[in-house]
Amino acid sequence: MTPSNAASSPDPTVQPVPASVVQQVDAADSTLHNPKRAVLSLGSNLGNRLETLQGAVDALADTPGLRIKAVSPVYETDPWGVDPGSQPTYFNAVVILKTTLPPSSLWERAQAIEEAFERVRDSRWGPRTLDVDIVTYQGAVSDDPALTLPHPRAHERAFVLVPWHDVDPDAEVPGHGAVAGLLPALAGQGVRFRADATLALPD
Ligand SMILES: Nc1ncnc2c1ncn2[C@@H]1O[C@H](COP(=O)(O)OP(=O)(O)OP(=O)(O)O)[C@@H](O)[C@H]1O
Ligand SMILES: Nc1nc2c(c(=O)[nH]1)N=C(CO)CN2
Repeated sequence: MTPSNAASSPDPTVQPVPASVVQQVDAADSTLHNPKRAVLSLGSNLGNRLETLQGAVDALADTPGLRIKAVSPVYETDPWGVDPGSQPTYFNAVVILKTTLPPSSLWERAQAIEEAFERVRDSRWGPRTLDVDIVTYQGAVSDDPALTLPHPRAHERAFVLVPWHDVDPDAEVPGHGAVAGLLPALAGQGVRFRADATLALPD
């Protein structure tokens, strides 16, 4: 409650807040109330693939400034971009989230989660315990090689688009159009629904 004599005898312990600080606080506050929607792709083809994907979902759910809105079904998928049969099949899924993290921080968090699962980088598209890619971040388009948005190959990958379409049938890949429209061209890629492998969204 404001004392009635506040104007005549201001509280001497209250210091004026510089305008620049007020601006920064207002900006941070509006970000907090304006979370961005991002889509992540999870993949694993070494070790216990389902446990690893669940671990990644749990780690994401534990991230401050991030809320998971949907977790897709799990698909068993043929390795994309390498010789058929040259590495184990993947488990893939997609997570839709809302976050107040900027893209760079979301990417750092994704890297940290990969590292927690002892991801090794041997060769391009080589087998891995865990891969976490940022597929889209709120319609952002960027050609920064460190974080290209949308992910530069997402629109060619059934292992991304099939689970994504399950949890968001109206999804679009910025610059490439509706996921539903991209899917027919990718029909032969070897993506099999695994009814026995489901990911839980932590409370
Ligand atoms: N949208 C993105 N999501 C994740 N990493 C990205 C993205 N755009 C660019 N990168 C960069 O790609 C580099 C290689 O990433 P990574 O090792 O996960 O590739 P990959 O999974 O083998 O292949 P791909 O990029 O085709 O999925 C990373 O160091 C990262 O900086
Ligand atoms: N099926 C499948 N193939 C891939 C995958 C993946 O997650 N699933 N990830 C790759 C590099 O990101 C390369 N190839």
